[in-house]
Amino acid sequence: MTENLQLDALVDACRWIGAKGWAPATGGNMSVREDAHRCWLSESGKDKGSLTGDDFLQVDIGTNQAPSGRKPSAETGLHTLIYRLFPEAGAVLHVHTVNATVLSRVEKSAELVLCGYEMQKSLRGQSSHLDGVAIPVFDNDQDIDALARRIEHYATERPLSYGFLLRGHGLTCWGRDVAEARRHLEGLEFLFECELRLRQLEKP
Ligand SMILES: CSC[C@@H](O)[C@@H](O)C(=O)COP(=O)(O)O
Ligand SMILES: [Zn+2]
Repeated sequence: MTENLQLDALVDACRWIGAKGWAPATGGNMSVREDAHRCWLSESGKDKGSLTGDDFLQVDIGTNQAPSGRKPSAETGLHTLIYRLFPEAGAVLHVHTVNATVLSRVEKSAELVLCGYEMQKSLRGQSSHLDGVAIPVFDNDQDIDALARRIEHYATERPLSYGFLLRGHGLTCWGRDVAEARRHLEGLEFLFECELRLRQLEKP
């Protein structure tokens, strides 16, 4: 494997995600972009909290194929979609946090709107708690190609920034590099926990 500092940063991020309990069992998957045509994606079925560089497979962004013949993530098609839609995206993190899993079921509409939180400013380009940040919530699907098509369609009609929720499943988020993807993950996770607690307290 060629030297890839972002892959080293991604391995660190996976350990951090594992320590947080955000990728229980074999849940979650993570990737970094290599260039316009290739990315490095976690191998399917592994414990994502204890990955090494050897557990990442080179994947063609256009075809989802891994030249190694090993099996990349079951959700490869969502990572490659993000790299195709957003040329500036350099890293993608998918986690199964309790807050993302529960809140995505509590929120019945197609978007979760976060508003009133200072921590919205952890998201690139956000400068005020007074703005609304819409995070789409897509119904989960075992057919990843069909799910990717729904997400792609959404992106033609609405701005898609930072990440999306998969209902009852988890969060997929991204950034220009691993550091930014980590910040978006930590920020969104904090905001989801606040929103969930607020909804519980405000329940009539
Ligand atoms: C308990 S793992 C559930 C999987 O189907 C999936 O959602 C996931 O996040 C991990 O799949 P993987 O193929 O290991 O990348
Ligand atoms: Zn998943």
